[in-house]
Amino acid sequence: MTAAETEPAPAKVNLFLHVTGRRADGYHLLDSLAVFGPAADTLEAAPARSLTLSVEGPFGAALADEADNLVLRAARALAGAAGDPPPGAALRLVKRLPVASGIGGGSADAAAALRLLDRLWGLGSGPDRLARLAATLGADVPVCVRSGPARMGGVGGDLSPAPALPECGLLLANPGAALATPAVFRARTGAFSAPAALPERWPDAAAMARDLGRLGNDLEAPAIALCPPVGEALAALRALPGCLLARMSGSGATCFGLFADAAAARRAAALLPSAWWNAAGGLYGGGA
Ligand SMILES: C[C@@](CO)(OP(=O)(O)O)[C@H](O)COP(=O)(O)OP(=O)(O)OC[C@H]1O[C@@H](n2ccc(N)nc2=O)[C@H](O)[C@@H]1O
Ligand SMILES: Nc1ncnc2c1ncn2[C@@H]1O[C@H](COP(=O)(O)OP(=O)(O)O)[C@@H](O)[C@H]1O
Repeated sequence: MTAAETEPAPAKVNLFLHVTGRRADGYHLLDSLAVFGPAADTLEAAPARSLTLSVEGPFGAALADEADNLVLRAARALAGAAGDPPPGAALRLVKRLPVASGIGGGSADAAAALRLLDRLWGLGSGPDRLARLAATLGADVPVCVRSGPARMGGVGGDLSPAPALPECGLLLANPGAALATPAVFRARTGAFSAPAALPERWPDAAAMARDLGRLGNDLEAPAIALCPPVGEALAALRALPGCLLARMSGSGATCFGLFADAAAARRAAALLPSAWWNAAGGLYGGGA
């Protein structure tokens, strides 16, 4: 039997997120800079006749009642286009990213399933076809298929190059609260933001933090209103030595601190309340 193949599903972090409009179908238009790291789920796949999924890991139990795991939705979407009878796989997800937490864990898992099964089944779909399939699974899935720094436009799936990123460190902190993305978008009020102007490159993390500091996450205020611990996580991150910028990612509740390098982020992580989930390190798939 062929050995199981493994694929990482790294966390997505929105370094800024502007809500620039709203479509007639209720989806919001976004301008965001997404990066990946410093924590990941892992997906494993071995050849099998049918599609099965087992979920383990520290946040596996949070998905026990999930009727339709995004991994299986992604696998079915890819298998449907792969021929008759559709190919199978025995999938195993190690869930390390908190669920419904603004770092796109489910989207990252779906994207990892597309990459992994495309390989396992020898489909050779190519990036454009995978991106089209990804967009049918969720607004965040296309950027997660790439799992590298990217500017997100449209409802999330219009991807363009990110500025060249300097060495930097990220510390993610989640105060233990799940936030449903639709509720946070619904709670947003006020005018829409303009798209951001970004340079072609940032020479260092301090320059990046200065520019990002002039931007924001338009979902932060509504998330704090729905879930006050988000405000506590931001205050705690801001107070850490070496923290250049603290902001919420996506629709929350996970917040991130930006640091000069991975070591500074790891040192700061030790000072956070031990009851919170945290992860520290460098960027995945990008940055000097
Ligand atoms: C907010 C973001 C920013 O990266 O991140 P997360 O908080 O999920 O990590 C994403 O846009 C989330 O993407 P994703 O979680 O894939 O969203 P979907 O499943 O497509 O949509 C869930 C719901 O969120 C709202 N939604 C999502 C995306 C968007 N551009 N406008 C929206 O209004 C809609 O209410 C939609 O029904
Ligand atoms: N593999 C998965 N991991 C996480 N959530 C999943 C998964 N499959 C389905 N879901 C559903 O998707 C919802 C959003 O999850 P997630 O992607 O973690 O949120 P966010 O994008 O806010 O970080 C969850 O509440 C859960 O019901």
